[in-house]
Amino acid sequence: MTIYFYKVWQPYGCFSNFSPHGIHIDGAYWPTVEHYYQAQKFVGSRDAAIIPLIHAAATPEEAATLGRSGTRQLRRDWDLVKTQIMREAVLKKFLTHTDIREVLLKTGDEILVENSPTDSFWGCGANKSGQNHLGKTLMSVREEIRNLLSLTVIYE
Ligand SMILES: Nc1c(N[C@@H]2O[C@H](COP(=O)(O)O)[C@@H](O)[C@H]2O)[nH]c(=O)[nH]c1=O
Repeated sequence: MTIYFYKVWQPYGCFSNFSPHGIHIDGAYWPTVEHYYQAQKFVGSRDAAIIPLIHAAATPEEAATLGRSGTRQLRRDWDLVKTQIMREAVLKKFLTHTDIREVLLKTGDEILVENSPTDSFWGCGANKSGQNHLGKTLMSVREEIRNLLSLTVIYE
């Protein structure tokens, strides 16, 4: 059965990038994956001064609003690197937090879908036929963690 998730307070809310599970990555601590992801949009761009403001945002919603401001210049390679950046952050999140790692592993081989009504790149969009890259990222991270754990069992 397909598992749909979206808002933090809904079922499987820990799969949302807005969930309160911080990550240490690139030498800094980020309160949510969303903070990190939104900040990466501006690395090396003319508007890189926004990065510390996104880092300090009180909520992931605020970080997303800052990162989505249409007037700032995104890094030129953003569309090429964004899925890899997201994967690294989501992998770090589930390697760091054992409680939600168990939730992810317990989904077995179910299909995971970010049920966003507005985003047909990371989610499935309003008509459910979007690309669902966040769901695909979570399934790929689930597979990687399962493989890492099986190696640990063999070599322990
Ligand atoms: N979960 C969730 C959202 N979805 C998240 O938004 C991010 C995409 O942002 P952008 O690339 O700027 O369009 C990505 O992390 C996606 O999972 N958006 C929201 O406004 N609220 C939410 O609760």
